[in-house]
Parts: sequence; structure tokens; C-alpha cells
Amino acid sequence: MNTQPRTTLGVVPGAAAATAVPGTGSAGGGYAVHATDLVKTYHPKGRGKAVPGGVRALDGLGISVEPGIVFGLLGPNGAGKSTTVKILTTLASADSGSAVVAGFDVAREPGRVRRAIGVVAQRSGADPVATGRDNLLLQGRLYGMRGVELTRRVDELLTRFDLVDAAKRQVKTYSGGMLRRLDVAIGLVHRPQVLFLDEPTTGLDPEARTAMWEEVERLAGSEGLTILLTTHYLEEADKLAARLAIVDRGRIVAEGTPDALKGELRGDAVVVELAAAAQDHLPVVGAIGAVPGVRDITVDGRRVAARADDGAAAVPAVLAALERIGLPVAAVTVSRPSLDDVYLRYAGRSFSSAEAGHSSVLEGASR
Ligand SMILES: Nc1ncnc2c1ncn2[C@@H]1O[C@H](COP(=O)(O)OP(=O)(O)OP(=O)(O)O)[C@@H](O)[C@H]1O
Repeated sequence: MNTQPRTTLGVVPGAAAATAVPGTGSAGGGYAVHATDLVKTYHPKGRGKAVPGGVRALDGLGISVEPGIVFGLLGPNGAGKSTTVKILTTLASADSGSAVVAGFDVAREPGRVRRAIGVVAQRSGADPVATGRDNLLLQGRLYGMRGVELTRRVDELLTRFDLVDAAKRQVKTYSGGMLRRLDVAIGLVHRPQVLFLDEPTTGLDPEARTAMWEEVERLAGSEGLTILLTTHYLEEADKLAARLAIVDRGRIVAEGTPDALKGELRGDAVVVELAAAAQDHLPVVGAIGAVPGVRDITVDGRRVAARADDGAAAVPAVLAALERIGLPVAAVTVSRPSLDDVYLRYAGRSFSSAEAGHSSVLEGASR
């Protein structure tokens, strides 16, 4: 579901500052983004009035993002990522809790927050019938930029995002990857301190996705910019985020560096595919559980998964144990813990089942 606003924030009242001045706001404890106990419920409307019930999109969510890093907000569809971004970018208000962005309180100083941030929403906000260049110029003017300063900045961004040749073409002729690059350039015109990227690679082909990843890495490395990125791609969070928070049902269930989160899961994943489904799970669990250093065994049809201190060393003994109870093996894989494993541990369900659960809820709601 995409309930996103347009990419640009529109006219910023009193936005004379072309460049945000770092550190002008003093709240937030030195964090680029500091949110505490955010709660937000969407109420169904009956005849234009809110009626009881509703969806609790945020249920006490809190995050602290240090300046100058890429921070990932990772969660399945419906976890509450977009709602968090909307509140942090002043496009929605929380029922309770507080948030400070670039030193400014989102509820009390929304204009200042808007001047200090750039937003790239899930859906492009670029004007399709205007050229790429005109979109950038318009955005700069909305932020009070004029003259040589603006044209220099626009030229710099067109070069940097590899859009010089397409600059004078209408945006509706752009490929998906070009459009996303333009969206990010639009978000950066006024040199924000904090850039929000809401699912920046959703819908892109693999090549354009890789190009966007490289761009995000370059941005984070070169400009001292803080980037808050939401994603439901585990691989994307793992690759880009210096730190990440896992969101589930409107709360943060784990937070840390991707390596630290994965490191908390001791051992490798060993997955055995049996030649035929096991009739009885108990002998399988007993046989494999007797192998030293192997634990957390689950049997699901032909698939037997376990965790092992040293996966490669455990495999021969696991295969021998299965052979002893008469279960031939078709294939075996050993892998390091992934963020999917992290999600399973902290959210208590697999990422894919959380995504599937959300879509079935939505299907039910639309009936
Ligand atoms: N305007 C709205 N009215 C009613 N319910 C909403 C609205 N916006 C979001 N929700 C619900 O709030 C919950 C959180 O949605 P949100 O869009 O923040 O999640 P998300 O993690 O960003 O997911 P997605 O990637 O699908 O956008 C979901 O259950 C969603 O259906």
C-alpha cells in the first residue's frame, strides 16, 4: 500500500535560507533524529467522524540517529515505517510522544524542521511534464534559492546524478532509475542536513537498484549528511545502513549495527533438504540434537534447519545421524546468520510471513 505524500514538501513558509545551518537547533541530545514513544492510530471514519477502533500504526516507537550516518528502518509492509517518516518530516502528527529532527521539535518548530531536511517519498513527486532541470530549479526556488547560486547547484546535481544529457527532457520520458535519481537530487537541492529516503529502491530493476545503492553510499561518505532510509529489503539494510532498527507492529524490536545484530545469533544456519518428508519429527530432532554444538532444530516437511557453532564442521555428523535413522539427504547448505534470522529472533516470525500477513489483512479490509 502506498499512502505517501508527494516527494517535495511544497512551499516552506519563510524559507529564505538556501543552506541549512548545521546545529542551529539545540534539542535532541546531539542526535540528528531523536524520537521517543511515538504513538499513532489511524481511525476509520464513519460519516466524516472518527469512530472507535482503528489501526495502531505506531505503538511507542523510539529511535536515536547519530549525525552523518545512514540509519536503516527495516520492517515488513505495514510495520509503521512510512508513518514514522511522515511524523519526522512534519507531514503527520503523532497522537503522543515526541520527535526532534536536526535539533528542532517536529510539533513545535515544523518550518525549521522542513528547512533542515530533504524527503524522497516512495512515489515520485517530480512534475512529469516539466524537464528534469526545471524540476530542480523549482525546488530550489521553493527554498528561497536564486540566481547563480541556484543554477550552479542544479548543474552540480545534474552532473552528480548522471542526468546532464536528460536535463532538458520531460521527466515522463525518464526510466525508473533516472526518475529515482532525479527524486534524490530534488531532495538535496537546498543542502539538507538530514535526508529521508522512503523505500528508495522499491520497483527498480536490479541494475538501477545497485546504482542507487552506490549513490547512497557516496552521499553518506562525501557530504556528512545523515540519511534515514526505510526499507523492507533485508539485503538493502545490511548493505547500506551503519546502524539499523527493526520495526515490527509499530515498535522497534532490535537496534544496532547489522554485524552486531547478526553476531548476537551465535553460529551458522545448517539447512538439510531430505530426499522425502520425515513422517515423525521427534527422531530427527533427537538424532541431530545429539551432534555436539548443534541446537534450535526445526523440521518442516523435507526441510530440517538447525543452528551450529561451526556449521561446516557439524555437517558430516548431521548427515551421518540422519543416515542412521534411515533418512537420505538430497542437499545441505551452511550459511552465516542473515538479517532474516535476526528478524525471526526478535519479531518471533519470519520476514516473509510478516509481509504475507499484512497483505492478507489488507485484502480482508478491502472486502
Ligand atoms: N491513512 C491510513 N489510514 C488507515 N490506516 C493506515 C493509513 N496509513 C497507514 N495505515 C496502516 O498503518 C499501519 C502502518 O502503515 P505504514 O504505511 O506506516 O507501514 P510501512 O511499514 O511503511 O509499510 P509500507 O511499506 O507498506 O508502506 C498499516 O497497518 C497500514 O495499513
